[in-house]
Amino acid sequence: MAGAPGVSRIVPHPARPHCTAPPPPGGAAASRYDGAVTSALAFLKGHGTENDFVIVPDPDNAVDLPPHAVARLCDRRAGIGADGVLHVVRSAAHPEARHMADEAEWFMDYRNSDGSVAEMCGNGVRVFARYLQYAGHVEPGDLAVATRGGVKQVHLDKAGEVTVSMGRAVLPEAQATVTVGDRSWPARNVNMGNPHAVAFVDSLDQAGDLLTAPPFSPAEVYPDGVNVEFVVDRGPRHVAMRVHERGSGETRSCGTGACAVAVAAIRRDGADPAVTGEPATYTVDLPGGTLTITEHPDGSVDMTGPAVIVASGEFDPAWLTETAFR
Ligand SMILES: N[C@@H](CCC[C@H](N)C(=O)O)C(=O)O
Repeated sequence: MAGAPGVSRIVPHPARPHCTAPPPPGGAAASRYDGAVTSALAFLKGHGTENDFVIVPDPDNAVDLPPHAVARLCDRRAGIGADGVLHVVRSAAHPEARHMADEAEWFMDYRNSDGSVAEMCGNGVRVFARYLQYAGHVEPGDLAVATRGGVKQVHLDKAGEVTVSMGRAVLPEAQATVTVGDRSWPARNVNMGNPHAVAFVDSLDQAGDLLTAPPFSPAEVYPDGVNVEFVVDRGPRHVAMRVHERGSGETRSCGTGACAVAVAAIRRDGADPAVTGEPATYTVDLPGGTLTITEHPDGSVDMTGPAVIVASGEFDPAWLTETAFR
């Protein structure tokens, strides 16, 4: 953040009956989504199949989020704790999203927990859409969300499931080998807007502790790093996976990863919808829940799963200026 002054320009979330955060100095009436100004910076916490996020509502793009501040917010001991940050900005107010403003009012400025920027976050888009509904910006139904990976169409259903049209998977020719300990596997290269290496293994235990990124070679295949998925079969069109995410480590779910895994499994199983003319739907189990992935004959991929807002509150201004943004 550009020092403490940025904090005073944040539009906070509304005072909700279950929100225990103290009212901002301007009084409760100032703490509303409708654009009132407060000296406190609001946040929410949400997750999609336990891929969790700190949500920072910032419609006017008044908050600068340097990598070390993101890392501090995501720190599970010294911060709020999360796999990443969803910075919620109006597309028209963000230089990377202005060109999408006619199609999508809101831009998901996603950051990994180490502060790095990623093109796309599948679980993040679902949680982002759920937040927009929670904040009263949208009703259940269809909406568009701008991301670094382009505009994504999202459907919020009333039961809590969210479907995202993730676009087409790209399957580059270049492949890599992923290694854990003394075992190596060929990994399918699938790009869902962000890069994935999908390895089919015999047991998810073979992924090891995933405390560090599994090495892959040749390194040139993924010059910007990669998310690595380990996959086993659970039944017909049903797989389970673990993931080591670029910039976040092992997470309990990865939406783009689940899409990459489903597409790799569809190709492996000879069920490519472009060839069969039939959509292919796969169930993907992750440590944090289950996602349903459908690839259509035109190559587009849909992902459906839950998205939950867990809490809302306000950062302590002193912590923000003295610790998070120091
Ligand atoms: N958890 C996300 C993916 C987040 C980005 C990824 N770590 C990257 O750097 O590409 C998802 O649900 O897709």
